[in-house]
Amino acid sequence: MAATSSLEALVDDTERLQALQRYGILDTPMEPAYDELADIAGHVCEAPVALVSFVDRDRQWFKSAQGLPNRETPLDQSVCRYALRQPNVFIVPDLAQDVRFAHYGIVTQKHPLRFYAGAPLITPDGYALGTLCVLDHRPRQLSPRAQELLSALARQVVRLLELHRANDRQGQMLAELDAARQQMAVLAHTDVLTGLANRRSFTERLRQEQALLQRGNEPACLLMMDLDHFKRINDVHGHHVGDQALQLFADLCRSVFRAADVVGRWGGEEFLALLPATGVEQAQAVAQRVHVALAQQPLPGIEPPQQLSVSMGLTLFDPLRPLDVTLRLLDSALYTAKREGRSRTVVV
Ligand SMILES: Nc1nc2c(ncn2[C@@H]2O[C@H](COP(=O)(O)OP(=O)(O)OP(=O)(O)O)[C@@H](O)[C@H]2O)c(=O)[nH]1
Repeated sequence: MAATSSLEALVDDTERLQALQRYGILDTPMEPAYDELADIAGHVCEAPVALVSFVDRDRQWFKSAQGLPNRETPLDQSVCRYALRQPNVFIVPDLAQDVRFAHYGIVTQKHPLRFYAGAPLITPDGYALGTLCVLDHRPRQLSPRAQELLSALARQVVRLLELHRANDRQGQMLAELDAARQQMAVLAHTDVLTGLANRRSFTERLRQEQALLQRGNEPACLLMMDLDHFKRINDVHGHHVGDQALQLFADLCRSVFRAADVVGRWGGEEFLALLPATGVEQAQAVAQRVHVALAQQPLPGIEPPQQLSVSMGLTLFDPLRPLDVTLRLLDSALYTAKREGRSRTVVV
């Protein structure tokens, strides 16, 4: 698993390539931090060409290329791939004299490169990803001290890679955390079964509307809605059918009410709707639309077909009246609607 031990092994170095992919460095733009390290390597080794090179599946790609115009070369033109085989600096004093490299483009070109020294970039888990290497136009050697420094700079390149990866991970984690926080905020305000506003967020909205009405907003209406004989649905068809009926009613509300209206599940089979900028007559018309829509919508999967019905209490939202008094008033109107035969709206 660790650094490749033979050149042949490079032919199938899946794990090393996977490690390289994990750093997400290939084909990224040039960055000053890498350029600076390559530049220092060139100076320390007194070489005109210095590269931060990664050995990919079929090419070597340069994160930094000082003194060389290209950003990549084919793998069969790579000296660096040989440098991956050893922990120390790989040195070729004269490329032209080495049968492995004498035919390479960089050696046969007009202004040839002759000398190579490359320190492998070895990750903490032992994968050699590429090299920090220097090249020169004349055959030569590299002093032991310069070799040490080239290796030290290669370790700095790996630390930079690690740092960038940690930053990316942190960014990813922050994004995930943010998404989770948003989801939590939605959940905190939503009734899980119906997707409507829950009691807490509906109460917040009521208080907001109360404040707006006190500042002179157009009158608003409140509707309290309670499904009729709901216990019977649960008892006869099962709790899951009862749940489906609640969802059906919520869907119906979403299509009947306007976007500016807010419908909330107050608890059990009881719902509240706030209709901003709506007079009593308009609100009665909306309530009527709910009655009609329910009558036209049989509960799915029930034989014989059966419709839901709902009883409602309706009132103009008086901002000067305490909220609990308004709710008690609505409750009593609803009770009257139930007593008078259900499936109707009573205005107070
Ligand atoms: N399936 C299901 N049932 C619920 C849920 N919340 C409350 N209920 C049931 O709703 C029923 C309400 O019954 P009641 O308060 O007697 O009212 P009702 O049968 O609708 O009778 P009326 O309101 O007088 O027409 C109870 O059986 C509750 O268990 C829920 O989330 N899912």
